[in-house]
Amino acid sequence: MLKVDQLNIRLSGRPILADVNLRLHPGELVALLGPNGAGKSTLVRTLAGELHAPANSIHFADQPLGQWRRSTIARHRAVMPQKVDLQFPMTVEEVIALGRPREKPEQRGRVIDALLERLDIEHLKTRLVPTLSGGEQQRVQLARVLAQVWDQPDPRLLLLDECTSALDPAHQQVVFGQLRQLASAGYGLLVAVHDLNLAAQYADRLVLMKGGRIVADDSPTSVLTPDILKAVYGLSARVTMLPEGYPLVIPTSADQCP
Ligand SMILES: Nc1ncnc2c1ncn2[C@@H]1O[C@H](COP(=O)(O)OP(=O)(O)OP(=O)(O)O)[C@@H](O)[C@H]1O
Repeated sequence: MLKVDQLNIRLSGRPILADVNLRLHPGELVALLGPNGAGKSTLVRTLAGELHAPANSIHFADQPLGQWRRSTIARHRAVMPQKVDLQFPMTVEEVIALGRPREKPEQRGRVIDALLERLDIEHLKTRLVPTLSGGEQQRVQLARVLAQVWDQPDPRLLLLDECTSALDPAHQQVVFGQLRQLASAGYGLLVAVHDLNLAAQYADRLVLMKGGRIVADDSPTSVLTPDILKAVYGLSARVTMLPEGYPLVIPTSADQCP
């Protein structure tokens, strides 16, 4: 569904992404990991079409990304940026409706209600978004992003940049459980996240970045090893295999200068 070949991006004259190669298949949930400044958001923004990529370095559904019409790709690819700061006095349902601007109100209402329930924000439906807590707002923004591709034809790609960073542990589980269900329904998901254990629990594959490069791309068990964590994050950690079948990372200390 998504193919990235030898992607290089420079910003303000600095190389930010170097030789990035990536594949994402329908039905896969891939977590994008790496220390602050590794290049995760830059990669997400490039795949979102926000930053210009060299021709033919990115293909979506076998077509060069630059050749997709904006209005067409909007039904197949939705993006949640790292920072969304909505200050307009709009209600939760109005914000989610932004994801489906050209739909009959009745059908749109059904989609909104389904997403309100799945993200546990039904009780917030008529509240003004700027008055919500950080974690409540994050779930509303995720609902808006999901609304864009909900009930649309395949392929469907979600690019989510730290969509659970403000959530309490229970809501992190709720959201990742929903993302897992979307993967089972055939969506491809690339999710930038800092929480190694959430990634280990829910992702099929972990793509680990450092210094603008992909340094590991494999199963959670293969990527989350003490040696790799030390080399990439400067993090000392114990890693235990859980009976559930995925690793648990227990950080013990960090180098001052990784
Ligand atoms: N417009 C820009 N001009 C110059 N450098 C930039 C620009 N945008 C980002 N960078 C740099 O590119 C590097 C990668 O940034 P990016 O936001 O992609 O990292 P990240 O992995 O998402 O980090 P974090 O985990 O902190 O969100 C950083 O060193 C950042 O300072």
